[in-house]
Amino acid sequence: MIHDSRIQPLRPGTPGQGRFVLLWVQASVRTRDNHALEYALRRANELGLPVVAVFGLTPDYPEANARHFQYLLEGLRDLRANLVARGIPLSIRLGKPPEMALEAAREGAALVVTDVGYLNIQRAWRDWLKAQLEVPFVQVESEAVIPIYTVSGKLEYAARTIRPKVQRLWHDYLVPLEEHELVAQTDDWEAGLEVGDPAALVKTLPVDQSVVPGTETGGEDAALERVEEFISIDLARYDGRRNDPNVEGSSRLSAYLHYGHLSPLTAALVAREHGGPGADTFIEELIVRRELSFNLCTFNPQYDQYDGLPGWARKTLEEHAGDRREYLYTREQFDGAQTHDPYWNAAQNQMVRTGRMHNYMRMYWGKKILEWTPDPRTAYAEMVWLNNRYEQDGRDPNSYAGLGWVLGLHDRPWTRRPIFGMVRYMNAGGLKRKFDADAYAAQWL
Ligand SMILES: Cc1cc2nc3c(=O)[nH]c(=O)nc-3n(C[C@H](O)[C@H](O)[C@H](O)COP(=O)(O)OP(=O)(O)OC[C@H]3O[C@@H](n4cnc5c(N)ncnc54)[C@H](O)[C@@H]3O)c2cc1C
Repeated sequence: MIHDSRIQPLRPGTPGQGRFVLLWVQASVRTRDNHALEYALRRANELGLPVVAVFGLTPDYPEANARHFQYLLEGLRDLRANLVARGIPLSIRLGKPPEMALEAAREGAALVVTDVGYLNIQRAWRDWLKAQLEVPFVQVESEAVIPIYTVSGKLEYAARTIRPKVQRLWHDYLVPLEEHELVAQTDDWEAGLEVGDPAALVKTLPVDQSVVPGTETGGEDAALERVEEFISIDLARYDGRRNDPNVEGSSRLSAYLHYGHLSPLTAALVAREHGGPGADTFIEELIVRRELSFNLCTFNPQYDQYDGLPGWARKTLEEHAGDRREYLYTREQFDGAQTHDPYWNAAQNQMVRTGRMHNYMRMYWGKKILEWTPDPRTAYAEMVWLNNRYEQDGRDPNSYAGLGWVLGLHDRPWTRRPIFGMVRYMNAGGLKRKFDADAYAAQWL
């Protein structure tokens, strides 16, 4: 079942005389638990039309490099195979996504259906296409477990303010999505880019090649395998082990979620069915934390800027901008993991080499950047640059919520200290109390 609250006509109207229903894929690059796909199938069956899909691949996507493109292409390879298995051809076209969607729609769409991403650029793409199209255009929410406006109509201050709103609703939305079988099919659809060998293809694209692909493989198939592995092996130990960077006890699903290779609904349903220790904590992270990040990107247009941080945090940080810093590092020194701190360098190396820094180390890593840059505005810029360049899950709503948290977002004032003002402080002693920080540093020398 698709809740009505997931469905939003951007350009209302009755479908025209087209040859197909067009699914414009942007955020949900998968076939399992994809509400936009199932909605397109339902409408196509009502109209007696086939569904065709289009994806616009833009080499100049902000901050994206070879690491990100290879993962994206691995997702498109799986998407094409999994869509074809359901009778839907996918056209992958090099160009600006909304322009590619418009071009595809003009080839005979009766109706255009799309999914929902929360970044400003994704919203701008949908707005642009809405203004150009002459046929009905519908967006269907599938990245949030509960549609963002259903949870809250305003900017939320913290996990504690959004949690009760989410928990009140999640049982209504944690429901399996029924798959529709397509009645009419077509193969009259230009395939576009061949993506069978993502590693080879990425080398030919005009993209920043200076960051090599990470160690994890992208795509819906790998995502579903990882869900199964996590739920059957790690979930029961999640509570005790997820904060220990030496054992990697967290789900490692964030990049699959970021690229839309995995629906949070799939992961939450499997975890709930499995139950036991860990399930509640995992579902809390997966739903409450992500919904909070999406809420930020929906209601704060400056979510990716220093000026978008809460006023109290900027005020207290700026009051302490002139405080003496014992260490100051340049971007090049951060980038090369050349600080005096072995724990920080280890975290940076882990991120650069693999594409994933452990959650617990992300907090420490960010707090130290604040301490070792001349002022909080510079700290914010350096964090965003490094995070989005190397993290496989970077450039996500969670990135901006996480990086903002380092500087007070979604947190409360604490005791005043130099440099941090009333923003929460963290030091290496805290790491050592939680886990064997020296073993971690040795691992990522
Ligand atoms: C400085 C900093 C930078 C961060 N940058 C990113 C980023 O670029 N991309 C990113 O996805 N997350 C980011 N986070 C949030 C968090 O660190 C990661 O989501 C988490 O480490 C992903 O690992 P996992 O999938 O194993 O998480 P798990 O612990 O297994 O959690 C399951 C899922 O819940 C969600 N989740 C967990 N923790 C958070 C959180 N604090 N905020 C929002 N959602 C959460 C994620 O979708 C995650 O995949 C950042 C946090 C900090 C403090």
